[in-house]
Amino acid sequence: MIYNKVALIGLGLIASSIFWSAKRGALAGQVTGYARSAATRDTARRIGLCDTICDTAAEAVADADLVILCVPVGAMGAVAAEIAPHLKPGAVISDVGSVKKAVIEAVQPHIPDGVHFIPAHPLAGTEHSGPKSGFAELFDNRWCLLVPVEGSDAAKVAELRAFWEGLGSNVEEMDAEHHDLVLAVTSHTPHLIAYTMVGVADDLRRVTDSEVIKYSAAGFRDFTRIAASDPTMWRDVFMTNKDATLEILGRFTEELFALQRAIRTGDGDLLFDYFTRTRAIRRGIIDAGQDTDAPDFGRVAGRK
Ligand SMILES: NC(=O)c1ccc[n+]([C@@H]2O[C@H](COP(=O)([O-])OP(=O)(O)OC[C@H]3O[C@@H](n4cnc5c(N)ncnc54)[C@H](O)[C@@H]3O)[C@@H](O)[C@H]2O)c1
Ligand SMILES: O=C(O)C(=O)C[C@]1(C(=O)O)C=C[C@@H](O)C=C1
Repeated sequence: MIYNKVALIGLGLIASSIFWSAKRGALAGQVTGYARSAATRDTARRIGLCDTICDTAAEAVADADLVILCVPVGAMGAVAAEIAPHLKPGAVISDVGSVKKAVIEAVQPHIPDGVHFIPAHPLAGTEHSGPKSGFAELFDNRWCLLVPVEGSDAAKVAELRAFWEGLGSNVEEMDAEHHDLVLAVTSHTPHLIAYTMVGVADDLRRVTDSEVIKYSAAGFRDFTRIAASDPTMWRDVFMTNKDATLEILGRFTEELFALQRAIRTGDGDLLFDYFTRTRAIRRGIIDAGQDTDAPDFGRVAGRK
């Protein structure tokens, strides 16, 4: 056991997966949970999610050694303000938000003296959401990035690392700005591209009489899975990781125009070389023994 009491605020995919995985690894003596809506709390109680589901966030975090904020990025600040007066001295407060700089800016001002704020981000998820969508294996062999803030207590960071390792993750530390750039490349922009492609297909459906959906091939189906992800979560990601996603989208658009030009001018060699390079990247990821969507930190960092 790593923590006596863990409190999960926001009971969706990530919180429910943390609970089932923490149970599996016997990482916490007790896990409490709180969700804003009574319907979610009722569902959680019915399916046995958490040892205790509380009707207020204050009750859930009372005496907790670790509090994890599992709400959409845009809600982190308000939730932190609500629970701050009820945190016990020495407790760790963490989060699982997909963006780090904005979450730190929103949460840190509310952290009382003597409480340790250690942001985190598990690089694992699905297109499903809500309390019934979680499962114990979600974090197995996936990265979890810890983003300690200035002056973070090393012993508390080590404890949180052990917790995520207990959940099955491989843990790395990273600073917030770099995190947001890396994730803009590996997760945020790809989601925006998937949303766009499915939107284009939906527009086309009207002129192709449903054939786009009926005959959708594997590539498009992969896009539709990603584009089925939670609208609130992804709206908040783009509203809060603006600079990095706009930077990567700019590069994406440049490359897209180059490929478009190659198609128009019949430059098959350019297309062949490009696709050969991208195939090697995919193979590199597989050979490294990581899951297919694990980011390549070095490449992004070194890119001019
Ligand atoms: N889904 C993924 O693939 C994934 C992966 C890694 C990290 N994350 C991050 O984890 C967090 C939770 O994502 P999820 O997939 O578990 O979402 P989810 O939609 O499954 O669950 C979110 C929970 O937060 C609650 N909530 C929403 N708005 C709230 C508010 N204003 N105040 C209080 N509670 C509120 C919802 O009722 C729900 O219980 C997000 O910050 C997201 O960026 C998601
Ligand atoms: O596999 C998926 O469905 C996901 O989108 C998971 C995914 C990702 O892009 O890899 C999405 C958002 C996160 O913050 C972390 C992981």
